[in-house]
Amino acid sequence: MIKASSNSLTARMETLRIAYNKRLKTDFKELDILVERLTDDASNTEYLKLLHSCFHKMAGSAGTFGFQQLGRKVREYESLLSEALKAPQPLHETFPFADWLDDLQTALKADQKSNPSVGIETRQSSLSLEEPLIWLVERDTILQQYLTHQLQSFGFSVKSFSDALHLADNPAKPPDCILVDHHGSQAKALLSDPVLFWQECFKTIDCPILFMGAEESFNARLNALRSGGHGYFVKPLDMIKLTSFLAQLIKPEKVEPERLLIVEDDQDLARHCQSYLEQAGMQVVCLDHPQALFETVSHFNPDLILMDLWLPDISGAEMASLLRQVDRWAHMPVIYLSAESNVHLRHQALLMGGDAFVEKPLDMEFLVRLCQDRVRRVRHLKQTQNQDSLTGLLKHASIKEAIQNHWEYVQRQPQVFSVVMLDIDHFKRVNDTYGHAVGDLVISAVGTLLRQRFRNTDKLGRYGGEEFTLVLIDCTAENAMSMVNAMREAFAAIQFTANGQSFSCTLSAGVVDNHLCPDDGPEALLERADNALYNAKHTGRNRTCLATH
Ligand SMILES: Nc1nc2c(ncn2[C@@H]2O[C@H](COP(=O)(O)OP(=O)(O)OP(=O)(O)O)[C@@H](O)[C@H]2O)c(=O)[nH]1
Repeated sequence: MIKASSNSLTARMETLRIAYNKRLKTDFKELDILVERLTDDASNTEYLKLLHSCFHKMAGSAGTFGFQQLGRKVREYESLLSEALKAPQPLHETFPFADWLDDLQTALKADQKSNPSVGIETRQSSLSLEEPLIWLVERDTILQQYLTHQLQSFGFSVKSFSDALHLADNPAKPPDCILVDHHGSQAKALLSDPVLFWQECFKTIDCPILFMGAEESFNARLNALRSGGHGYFVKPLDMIKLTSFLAQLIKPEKVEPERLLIVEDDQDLARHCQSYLEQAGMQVVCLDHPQALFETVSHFNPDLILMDLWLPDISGAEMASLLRQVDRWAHMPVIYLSAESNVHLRHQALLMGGDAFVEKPLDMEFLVRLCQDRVRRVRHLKQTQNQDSLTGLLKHASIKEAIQNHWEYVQRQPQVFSVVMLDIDHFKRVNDTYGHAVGDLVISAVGTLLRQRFRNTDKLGRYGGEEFTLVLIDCTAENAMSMVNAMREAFAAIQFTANGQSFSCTLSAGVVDNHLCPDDGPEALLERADNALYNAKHTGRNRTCLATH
């Protein structure tokens, strides 16, 4: 948890940058010596390995400290050298090492001139968040401190390790996630078989593991996966992407039961499937009148349809084809249940809009697993389509749909819910003063904070630009006001830094609940929350206003 003052943190970040700049000088001296030696003895493997290791270290850290051009160049040379060193024969190819060094120095000078430094940090806040704990394994101490600050700024608490071997001696609170450099240990075993090393290292650890590293190769990702990693992030780390990924990983979305529609005229078989699938936790509706297809799909909104291939008076393939003609069902997965052995008919059925066949008699365990897998994939696809890439929140159309859907739901199952409109104050000034990229960082920080502070069941969206909409389920306006106020204060406590200057931003919000205005439909509720936001703006900003009836 960060409890330092803003000034001391700013100073620490600056000290880290200066320290890194100094280290680059030493690294370049080392490179100079190596290149000189290689000029005399171009295929000396020891020197080449040392050069590779120097490049590797620089490629992993330069970009993080704002030396983007240097980072890109050194990564390019590192990967050439890495390929050459993998060859079983001694190196036949000779590289223009002296030219490489010149290029790196030119890139360094260009970076030093532009000196782009963008960061974000948090000053002391009286609010104590339930901060998820990240264990960070990074051998490079400067980088370790830098990443720690950045992660803390986004509301994570961090425990750092300089070698993965030290993880085992740690009896303290288990972490929510481990972020580890894939070269994060000096153990010899890591060099000989990295996958085995990491598998051993994490075999008693029960939390997600994210690897990071300078290599952007397929093999680096594959090794991370085989080592038990849930992801691989390339350095320099994109902190916005990383923190957003972490927030999602640690606080996964509540998994709603899979919704399956079975279209089958053999009622015994349909009921048998239904009870099997329901036992596996799915919601199942059976349909035996093909004419009710559209109505049932519209009402039940299934994730997937299991379709008998031969129904009275109509084929399953015709049903699939009819569905495909309606835009919103064009991509709904349809799996045929059939004992049809005629290959031509099976092909026809697939071409008419089915996705797969499951053979009758049905292997129920296989069917359950297939349905789970297909639904997971189709939901993931939907989620990425509905998600705003900068904040990870729902896009405009999806949050509007969420309000509509929830409003309809509470007409059937009465329950209170709140609608909130949020807007960053004087955001135009942020863009005008610090540039659009910094503006984007501020927007994405709102996204991360919202996702950290609200429940998984709440619907959180980016309404547009710097405006956000929340649908808080089972929450009165009074509760919504206090939650939004807490979030507003936490946001105001974030100290952003850009080009050596630091600044903070505030939010205004408008809140309404459906009990306050029982005759309002979803659009009207949204408009009321927006009017309340307008009030907040016009009575001084940095505040939350309740809608008036
Ligand atoms: N960086 C960035 N800026 C955006 C984005 N979308 C909208 N904006 C900018 O957000 C600013 C919104 O400005 P205004 O609507 O005038 O409001 P404001 O400056 O926040 O002032 P108040 O809302 O009255 O406090 C505009 O300058 C838009 O260009 C975005 O995705 N990224």
